[in-house]
Amino acid sequence: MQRSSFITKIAKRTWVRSYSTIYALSSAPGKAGVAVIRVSGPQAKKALTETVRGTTPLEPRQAYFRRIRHPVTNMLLDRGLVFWFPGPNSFTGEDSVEFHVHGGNAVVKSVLEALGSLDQFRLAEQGEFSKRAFDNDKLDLTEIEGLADLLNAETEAQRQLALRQAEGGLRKPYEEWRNKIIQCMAVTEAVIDFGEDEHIEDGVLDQVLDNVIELRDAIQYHLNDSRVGEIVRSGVRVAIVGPPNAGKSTLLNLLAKREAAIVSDTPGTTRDIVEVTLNLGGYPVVISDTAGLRKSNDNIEMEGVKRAMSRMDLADIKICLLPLTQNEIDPIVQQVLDPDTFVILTKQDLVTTPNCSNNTTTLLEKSILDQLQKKGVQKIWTLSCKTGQGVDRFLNDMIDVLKSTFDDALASPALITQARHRQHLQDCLVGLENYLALPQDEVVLGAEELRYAANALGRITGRVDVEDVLDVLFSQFCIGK
Ligand SMILES: Nc1nc2c(ncn2[C@@H]2O[C@H](COP(=O)(O)OP(=O)(O)OP(=O)(O)O)[C@@H](O)[C@H]2O)c(=O)[nH]1
Ligand SMILES: [K+]
Ligand SMILES: [Mg+2]
Repeated sequence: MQRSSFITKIAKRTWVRSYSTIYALSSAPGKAGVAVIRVSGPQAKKALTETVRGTTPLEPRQAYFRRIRHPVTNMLLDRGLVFWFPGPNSFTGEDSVEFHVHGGNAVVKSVLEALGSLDQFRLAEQGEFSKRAFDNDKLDLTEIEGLADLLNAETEAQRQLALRQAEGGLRKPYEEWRNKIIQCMAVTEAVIDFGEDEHIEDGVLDQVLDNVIELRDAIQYHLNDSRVGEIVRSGVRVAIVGPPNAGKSTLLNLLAKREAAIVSDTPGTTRDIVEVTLNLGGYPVVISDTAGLRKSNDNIEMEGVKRAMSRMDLADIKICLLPLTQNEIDPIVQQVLDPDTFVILTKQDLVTTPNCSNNTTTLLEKSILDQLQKKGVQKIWTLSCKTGQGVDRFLNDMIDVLKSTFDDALASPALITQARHRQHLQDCLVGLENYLALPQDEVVLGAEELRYAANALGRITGRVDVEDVLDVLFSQFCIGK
């Protein structure tokens, strides 16, 4: 790389932001006890000095109870709390102001209109506060994704996962790894530029090699996570399958506590997938009811069976329902049985007398159990959707399964939560592997591979500027001397 190009690049980094000042209602629209209106930008302070007369409350991060007036007409709009957050110690990193006013539509409207009357003030676009926080290095992309997930979190596990990410759970390791790669690049580029120079010690490239191996192992370990974060973020996918009339739709409705799917005594009732989202012990679970599995001459029914099969392939957990009233398992249903399948033997009410003890195994049940054993099935429950017997026990066991599968993994501070993270990490690994496959004296190609790896990580956090390598170069090798 030409040294003169360093200077051009540095010159390009001059601060060229002339942002307008933005404002918006930050709490949910509609009637509420309190509404929060946020202001951010270079003129933010004016939002206070122009609307709150007399003693202007400018002590940072303190709440002041004040009359809020229209800057032009001086009309009283509301009384509420006002806050001053001077940059860079604010959410966006810019000067910011908050108004906590009464949450009525007309009150909010009047304050927004008042702010709009100020010079260079405009209504914020969607996500613009977060965008500014990103531009000002307050948040990286993973933290912004974490914040968005936190707003969307429906269950306890999702909340914990999102909060950890919003607090930098992914940013920290990814930035650390990227910095390490940039260090390696800096050394490699120095060897390219000043290879003959006596100041470059022997063995620096061996050190790079060790670092790259260490990084590759760490990223491989991080990727080897059974997709726990992604599964919890988007919901554990459970597919209910089984022969027609097993009671699959009945079970789905029982779990959903509503008539989500059509139930009838006609085999082949369900054709399309019916999906219901539940909260099981803090975990989001997306349960799919599917068409009964059998061979049929009806094209529409066969399409349903095809859909059932592909939904089952996508599922994290597959539950096969078998009615205790049939002792033969159809070959097409046998195909789906494996050691990971959860099996529910249902319609228990039809094969045992109500006052009979739970432990009574009918001949029919015994014959089914023998067939399941041959398939290596380990998890079996018996229940009745009609009487509800055995349903709570099944649900509690499911929660235990979820907890034992996910609780430990969820305690990890850094979990991949989106396919996008995984893709870029895999790209990063490709760069590192390629580097390791090169002969050590191929420094130019080596530096290219490292740059590829660093950029892949940078795309996760949103930091892709290659100038970082120049910063390290300058600080380590005193080029400007
Ligand atoms: N006695 C009894 N009847 C049940 C039970 N579960 C379901 N049924 C009945 O069995 C019949 C079939 O139930 P569905 O839920 O439609 O069965 P399905 O597996 O969804 O059937 P397809 O969609 O046709 O594959 C209905 O008449 C239900 O009322 C149960 O536990 N006990
Ligand atoms: K049915
Ligand atoms: Mg059905």
